[in-house]
Amino acid sequence: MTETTVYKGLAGVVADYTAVSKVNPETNSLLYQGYPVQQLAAELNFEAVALLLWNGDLPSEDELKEFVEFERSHRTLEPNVRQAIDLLPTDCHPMDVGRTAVSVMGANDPDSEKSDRATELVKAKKLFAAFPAVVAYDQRRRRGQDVVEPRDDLDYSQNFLWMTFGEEAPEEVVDAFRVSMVLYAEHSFNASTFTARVVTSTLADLHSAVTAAIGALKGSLHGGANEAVMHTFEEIGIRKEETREEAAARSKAWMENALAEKRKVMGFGHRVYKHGDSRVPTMKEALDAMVEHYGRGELMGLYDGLEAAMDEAKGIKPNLDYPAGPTYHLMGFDTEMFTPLFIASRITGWTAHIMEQRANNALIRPLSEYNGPDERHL
Ligand SMILES: CC(=O)SCCNC(=O)CCNC(=O)[C@H](O)C(C)(C)COP(=O)(O)OP(=O)(O)OC[C@H]1O[C@@H](n2cnc3c(N)ncnc32)[C@H](O)[C@@H]1OP(=O)(O)O
Ligand SMILES: O=C([O-])CC(=O)C(=O)O
Repeated sequence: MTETTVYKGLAGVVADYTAVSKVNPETNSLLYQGYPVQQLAAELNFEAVALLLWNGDLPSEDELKEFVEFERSHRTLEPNVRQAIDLLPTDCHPMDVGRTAVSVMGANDPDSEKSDRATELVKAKKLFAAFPAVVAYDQRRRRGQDVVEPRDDLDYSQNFLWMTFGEEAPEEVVDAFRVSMVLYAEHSFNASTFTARVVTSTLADLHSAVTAAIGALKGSLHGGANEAVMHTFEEIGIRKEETREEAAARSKAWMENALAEKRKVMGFGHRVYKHGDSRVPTMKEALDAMVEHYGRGELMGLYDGLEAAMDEAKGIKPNLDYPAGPTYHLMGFDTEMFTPLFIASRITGWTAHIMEQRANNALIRPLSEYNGPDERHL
């Protein structure tokens, strides 16, 4: 009998072609439609990056202007989306809120069952425009604060922070937020994107695919890691009065202990990158800017200590969630809101993949190797 090869976790399996992005662990690079993500993060606003991911090319000035107008006029939540959120407990996980909101938006969409590219692009743009309001609304209701309506004189990132915190964010903060959105937008066949493609492959609608992708993103081995990073910092203890060196010594000791106990420490490691995540240096720069802005050097002590101890013990490097977690913390988001921020960004990549899958579809249905009991009878 020939032995079947089982690719546990589909590790190393190439499941399809994609033109949306290229993750290259050899050169430690990430290209969105051919463009290095670092260049995009340095030069472009998130609105332009979204158009690049969807359309395959950078937008012209007119295309960008038209989309910016569309985005600014679709930022408000439909009444029954707000009502659905209001029905959910304030102590449920915010990812449950995001998942429910997208599901209601799908049910509201009169074109829900239409899947031609032009209609799906409009659905993607509407989700992109409205999802920040879900995060902002949920963050504020958890704090017992009134809703802050969007402002159409602000760009995507400025308005996101405005709706969440009710004040205009300083330029440095807006910029760090924009960079995080660009970096989180797309990463080939990660678990949530693959989930979206599996759902699309059955010919189900775009909102079903995005709702399922949100479910896949929630777990701490994937998007949930940015929240988990902050829980690690909280477990070690954030002490504002500490020096960076003192904090680093404490977190190093914590990591040595965690690894001795064979704990998995979220924010480290990656299925594809084995020598460091291509996005980390750019996100770390944004984090450094926030640390300087808020004068919170001791937080970087915790950061440095964990990173050094993990590297020394296992040679495992941080992934994007590691610098993103403390960045969102410094901006003032509650820890549980971090992964919904990832949704807001990844809606772009997911929907680009949904349209790509739709354009050249084959039902995704792998095989399994049976290892249950031999045939038996009642
Ligand atoms: C944006 C993103 O979604 S990036 C990913 C975010 N996820 C996390 O940060 C979760 C923590 N990291 C992990 O669990 C893993 O590194 C994964 C799931 C991301 C990728 O892992 P895989 O390719 O499946 O490798 P796997 O989990 O088998 O790890 C290989 C080895 O490295 C170890 N390892 C990997 N990551 C970690 C970690 N974060 N902490 C401790 N050990 C780790 C494993 O224990 C394993 O060791 P062993 O061979 O001695 O058993
Ligand atoms: O690619 C992955 O497996 C996870 C990841 O980094 C992402 O989705 O951004």
